[in-house]
Amino acid sequence: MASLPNGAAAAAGGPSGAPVVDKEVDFANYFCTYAYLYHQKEMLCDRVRMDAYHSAVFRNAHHFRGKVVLDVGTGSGILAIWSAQAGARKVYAVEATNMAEHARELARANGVQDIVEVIQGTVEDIELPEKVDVIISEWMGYFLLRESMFDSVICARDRWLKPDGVMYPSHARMWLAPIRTGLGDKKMEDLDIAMDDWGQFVGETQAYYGVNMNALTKAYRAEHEKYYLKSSIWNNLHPNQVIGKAAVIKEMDCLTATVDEIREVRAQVMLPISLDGARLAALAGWFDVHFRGSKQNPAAEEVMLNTAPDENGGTHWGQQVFLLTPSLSVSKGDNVKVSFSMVRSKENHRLMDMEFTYELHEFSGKQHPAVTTKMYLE
Ligand SMILES: C[S@@+](CC[C@H](N)C(=O)[O-])C[C@H]1O[C@@H](n2cnc3c(N)ncnc32)[C@H](O)[C@@H]1O
Repeated sequence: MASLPNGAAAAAGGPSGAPVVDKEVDFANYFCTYAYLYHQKEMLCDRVRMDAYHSAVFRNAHHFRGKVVLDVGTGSGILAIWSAQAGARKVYAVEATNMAEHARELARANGVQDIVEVIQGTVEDIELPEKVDVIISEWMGYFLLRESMFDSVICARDRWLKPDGVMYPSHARMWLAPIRTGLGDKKMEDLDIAMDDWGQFVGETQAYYGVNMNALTKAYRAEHEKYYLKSSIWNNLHPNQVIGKAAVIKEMDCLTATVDEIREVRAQVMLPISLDGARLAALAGWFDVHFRGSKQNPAAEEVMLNTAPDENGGTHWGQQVFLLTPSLSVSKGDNVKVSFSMVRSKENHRLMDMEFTYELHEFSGKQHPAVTTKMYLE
């Protein structure tokens, strides 16, 4: 899962408050990039991702041998082909975009065309002739839930998974951690440059064309503050940028999770600081997913796909950096209390609006006033 173009895809007004998604707009904004091989290749080149799914399937081949598998969003077909190679009797590989044709070709070229049946369509709309033993999918977006593709996996599970079926991955968690970073200073500089440029534009427009554009300066600044300071920043952080203990803000069992449960995520955590004389400049968010099988049908070997900061490199998901303005001077023993909420953007249900309230509790007992800031995951 990778970049997602921004754009309107949802309008308010569906049952239970859920927005009605305009399928054509959603296709134009979301699915279209997945039809390109360059985009699939980005995911296929992510070694952490690939190794995790490969190990999960082949070290747990007993889940696949002789079984029926549904691959939700097969893309190039990689997970479907692995499922077949691990011994599946039948794999339904569902893909919304024309990438389905490439997946079909790849299955044929790898000699599994009699097992892998590629079906082009959205998993919400397609029909299968039978229930399945395993659902495999790589549905995770930035900070786990961006793209809202897990909704489609839940739909597939509720329609097609046998009662004793297994989900790949089976569990997921979202993490939040206090970090130090110079990214905020860089973004501040970029904002200043943009505003200087605007100032020059205002002057020139007045001088040459006799219209004073200054009435729009506030709106221009707000637009740019949102872009530079309030939009989360993709980054592969070094672990030494994490200056305290990370906390889990959401845990999901993929076998039982519901769309209602992920439409809105709320958490309150205390983040203990472990470094003296540090500047808490941002919070970082990431996720991990686990392949544990199910209670009735456990994995022979559990596998984890982790997107936490890693000194040996990272994943294409990286971490999301949420700048804190103002930043805070912190020391070992301090605690930062964070209240977090994340809801889907009203304009596009695949993007997220967030609110952070952070409050420094010094080791000495001194408590600083809470600061609330909105952030956007776009
Ligand atoms: C992150 S990619 C993963 C591709 C491939 N499974 C892999 O692991 O390399 C997700 C894929 O799911 C497809 N997809 C997303 N939502 C879907 C839906 N509701 N029905 C069918 N395909 C979907 C996208 O077009 C995209 O190709």
